[in-house]
Amino acid sequence: MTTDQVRWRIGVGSDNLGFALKQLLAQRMADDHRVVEVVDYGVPDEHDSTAYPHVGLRAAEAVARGEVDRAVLVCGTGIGMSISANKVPGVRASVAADSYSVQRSVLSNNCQVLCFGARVIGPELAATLLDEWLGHVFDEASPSQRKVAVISDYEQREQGLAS
Ligand SMILES: O=C[C@H](O)[C@H](O)COP(=O)(O)O
Repeated sequence: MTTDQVRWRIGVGSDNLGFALKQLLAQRMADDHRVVEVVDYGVPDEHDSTAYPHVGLRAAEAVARGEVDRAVLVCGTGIGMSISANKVPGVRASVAADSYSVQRSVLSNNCQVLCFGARVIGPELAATLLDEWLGHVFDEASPSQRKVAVISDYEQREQGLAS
């Protein structure tokens, strides 16, 4: 399957600071033929004070369970969402504000979660980076796979699933 043929199920989530950007990005994906489903993990409005870890963990768990393929998470800086999502075993999240980092988060690190800082990045740059991100697919046969596997193996050991 080429990257043109991939059809994504994407989770979105934010805290109150990231709400407006989350809504914009969700709308852009709803209009994107590469995205078959957008699942919103909150917050439902800009006045909802749910703290970012609750949303980030909920969305990352959905990725880990395979309910969605990837997730886009937004808070003030993207940092808190990234930290939270990375706590979920099997999930790799990155915060990014440039094209190269977005590309490498997938091609080097096989990240399934992209985080944006609504107080860091402009909405149209975030939308452009999102568009690029949807076109990147990790190559399981690439030399990067064995590096990512070190992280996965560590997680498995920590969970007592491997020796
Ligand atoms: O990483 C955290 C986010 O930027 C969040 O939106 C704001 O968190 P704070 O209220 O603790 O600064």
